[in-house]
Amino acid sequence: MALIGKVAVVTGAAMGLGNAMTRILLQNGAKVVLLDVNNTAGENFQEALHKEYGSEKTFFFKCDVESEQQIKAALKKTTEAFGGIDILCNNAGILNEGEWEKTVSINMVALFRVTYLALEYMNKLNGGRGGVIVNTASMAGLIPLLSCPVYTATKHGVVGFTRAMSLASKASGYGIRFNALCPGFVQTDLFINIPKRLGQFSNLADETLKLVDKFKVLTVTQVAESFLELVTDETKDGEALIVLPDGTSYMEFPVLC
Ligand SMILES: NC(=O)C1=CN([C@@H]2O[C@H](COP(=O)(O)OP(=O)(O)OC[C@H]3O[C@@H](n4cnc5c(N)ncnc54)[C@H](O)[C@@H]3O)[C@@H](O)[C@H]2O)C=CC1
Ligand SMILES: CCCCC/C=C\C=C\C(=O)C/C=C\C/C=C\CCCC(=O)O
Repeated sequence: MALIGKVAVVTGAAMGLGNAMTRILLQNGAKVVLLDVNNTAGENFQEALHKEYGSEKTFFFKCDVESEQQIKAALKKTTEAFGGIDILCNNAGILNEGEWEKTVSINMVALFRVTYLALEYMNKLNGGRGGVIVNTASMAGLIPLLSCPVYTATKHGVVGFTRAMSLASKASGYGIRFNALCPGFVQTDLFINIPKRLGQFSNLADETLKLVDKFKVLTVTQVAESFLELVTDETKDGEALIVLPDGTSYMEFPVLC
């Protein structure tokens, strides 16, 4: 799928992985709508992008993905400004085992809601153009991360939702591919600030650090390059792409029926 002229929406776009996804989409010719709850970081990033790519290619909306009203308003304005939505990147996420209900709310409930609201514009059955939805899961969506049970559960939920939506889309004719991105540890604020967010599992910080030593840490640019494959390769649908510093691979799931 060529990205020239395509319209992408990225949640959690101001920082970290979302920032790198936004950049790689722009570099490949897409227009990008940035959604983020952090107004200062979002406005600063938009200003930088306007200087680099011109003011026609991006705009930023302050949007908390937990707010149905704010998502609806952002998607409506996106469609009014750019004429439709071709690519949705559900990337906003947190890791906070102390505030575990909020972790479930942002990583899973909000991701489901943003997807359903975006389908109203993207689904070919609703007059949309079809396209692709990439959900940022994690290696923790495939293998348990011992110090983060709730985070692990949310990311397993994202992988399951993505795969089921892919099947629903194919069976119903939405014209939308669904893929999950599953990176290991990535050098972002989320990763750096973890030790104080393990809550009752803070005794397992050292065990977690051993995993970090074993798996090593990715840059956001490495992950964005793999993300681009899920967006552009039309053969990828219902996939979970594992991204680690020594390479990428597609998860092989059991086939029972
Ligand atoms: N950093 C890592 O090691 C890994 C991160 N991930 C996932 O990647 C995604 C992005 O994480 P990072 O870039 O690492 O984190 P980050 O903390 O650097 O960036 C997350 C962005 O999401 C925004 N955000 C948070 N809550 C939001 C909300 N309610 N509404 C809208 N925006 C919100 C933040 O303001 C921030 O700009 C998350 O889903 C995370 O679980 C997956 C695997 C590894
Ligand atoms: C063997 C299972 C590994 C599965 C998980 C691998 C990576 C997952 C990364 C994330 O999704 C979230 C990022 C960080 C995880 C949490 C802890 C890192 C601890 C860092 C520290 O204590 O300094």
